Amino acid sequence: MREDIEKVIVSQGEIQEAVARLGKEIQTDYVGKVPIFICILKGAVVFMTDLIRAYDAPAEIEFMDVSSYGDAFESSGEVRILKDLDIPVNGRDLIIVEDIIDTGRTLEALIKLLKTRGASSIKICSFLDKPARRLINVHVDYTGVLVPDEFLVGYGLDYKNQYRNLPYVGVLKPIIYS
Ligand SMILES: O=P(O)(O)OC[C@H]1O[C@H](OP(=O)(O)OP(=O)(O)O)[C@H](O)[C@@H]1O
Ligand code: HPA
Ligand SMILES: [Mg+2]
Repeated sequence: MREDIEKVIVSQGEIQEAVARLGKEIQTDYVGKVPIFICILKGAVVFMTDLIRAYDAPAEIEFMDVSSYGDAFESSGEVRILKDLDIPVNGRDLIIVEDIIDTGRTLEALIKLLKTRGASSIKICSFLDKPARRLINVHVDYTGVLVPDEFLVGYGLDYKNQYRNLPYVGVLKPIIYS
């Protein structure tokens, strides 16, 4: 474990289990369809690459960058679209792939936008869910792991754009950000 990490919240083994379960669950729900997995950059990229390989059926992948946080701990309340989808999604089945749902602001904005583009269905798959921080009640269809109200890093989650490459999810030592 890296010296900046105080404790591990989701281990590599638990990640593998959760991803395998989610892949199978989603696969069962999309038989005969070709869903588009939409990865929300950058946080979801690590989970996305594991999830799409745990989904053993035809699918497409797309990327979007929607940011509400910047380099700080707290949500700014604004959601900016930094990179849009490359293709039209009218009539398509979409699965939004997130690393974590916190306040729910990012997702709320995204769902609103994708609905206006005529998707035939929109579901949410988030690796982590931090319900204690929720400000907006968004329905999460597929959840990996429920996590406590702590600032987490690893498996895609960052502090000042670092730590995304940790293969587990952990809590930073307070000395790092104080
Ligand atoms: O539920 P919310 O309060 O909206 O927070 C969750 C969002 O915040 C983080 O992204 P961030 O905007 O920090 O960008 P990043 O993925 O590039 O780190 C995270 O990856 C989610 O997308
Ligand atoms: O706990 C978190 N860590 C990193 N980024 C985040 N974005 C929302 N919650 C978090
Ligand atoms: Mg972030």
